[in-house]
Amino acid sequence: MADDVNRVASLITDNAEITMLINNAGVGATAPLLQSDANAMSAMIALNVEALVRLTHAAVPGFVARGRGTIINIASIVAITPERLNGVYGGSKAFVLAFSQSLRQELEGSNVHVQVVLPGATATDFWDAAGLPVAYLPEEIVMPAGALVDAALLGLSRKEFVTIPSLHDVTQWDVYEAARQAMAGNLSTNKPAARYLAG
Ligand SMILES: NC(=O)C1=CN([C@@H]2O[C@H](COP(=O)(O)OP(=O)(O)OC[C@H]3O[C@@H](n4cnc5c(N)ncnc54)[C@H](OP(=O)(O)O)[C@@H]3O)[C@@H](O)[C@H]2O)C=CC1
Ligand SMILES: N[C@@H](C=O)C(=O)O
Repeated sequence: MADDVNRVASLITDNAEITMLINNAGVGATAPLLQSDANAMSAMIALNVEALVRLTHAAVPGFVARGRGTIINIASIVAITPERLNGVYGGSKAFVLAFSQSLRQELEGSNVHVQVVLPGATATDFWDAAGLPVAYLPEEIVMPAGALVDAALLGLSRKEFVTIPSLHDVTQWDVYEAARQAMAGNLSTNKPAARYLAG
C-alpha cells in the first residue's frame, strides 16, 4: 500500500487544480484485540492513520501557498467512544480527531479549512468488512449513507470544524470541548499535583 499512497501523494503535490482532500478511505473491526489478527490491525493503522497523514502532508503546502483549500477527515464517533468497537479502530479514529484539531490550529489564518466528521453507525459495506453485518445493528442507530453525506456537506457549508451528524443536542459536544479547553492550561506544571506529593 505504501507505493500506492506515495503515487497518490505525488499526484496531489503536482496538481495545483486540486482544492479539496477528503480522507475517507478506512476500515474498521468489531472483534476485541485479543481475538484480532495483528497484521490486520497494522494494515488498519496504515490505512486509517498513515495514509491520511501522508496525503494531508502532500496537500497542505500547495493549499497554503495558493491561499485556499479544504481538508475533510472522516473520523468516527469511536474517536470519543473507543470502548464501542475494536480498540485499534477507535485509536485510529482518535488519532484522526487529534490530528485534525492540531491541523486546524496550525492552519488558522491560511484560508485552508479543516473539517472532521464523526459519523455514527452508517449503512455501508464497512460493517461486512468489520465482521458484523449492519443488519445486526438496531435500526434506530444506523443512518443511511446519503443522509450522512448530506449532513456532513451541510456542516461544511457552515464552515464547521467538527461535524457529528447523529448528535441531536450539539451543546453536549460544546460542553465536552469547553471542558477540554478549560483543562488545557492546567496540564503542564513544574511540580506534581498535591495528591502525588508524599506525606
Ligand atoms: N460505516 C460506518 O458505520 C462508519 C464509517 N466510518 C468511516 O467512514 C469511512 C468510509 O467508510 P464506509 O464508506 O462506511 O465503508 P466502505 O467499506 O463502504 O468504504 C471504505 C472505503 O475505503 C476504501 N478502502 C478500503 N481499504 C482500502 C485500501 N487498502 N486502500 C485504499 N482504499 C481503501 C474503499 O475503497 P474501495 O471501494 O476501492 O475498496 C472505500 O472507498 C471510513 O474511514 C470509516 O472508518 C466512520 C464511522 C462509521
Ligand atoms: N461510528 C461507527 C463506526 O465507526 C460506530 O461506532 O458505529
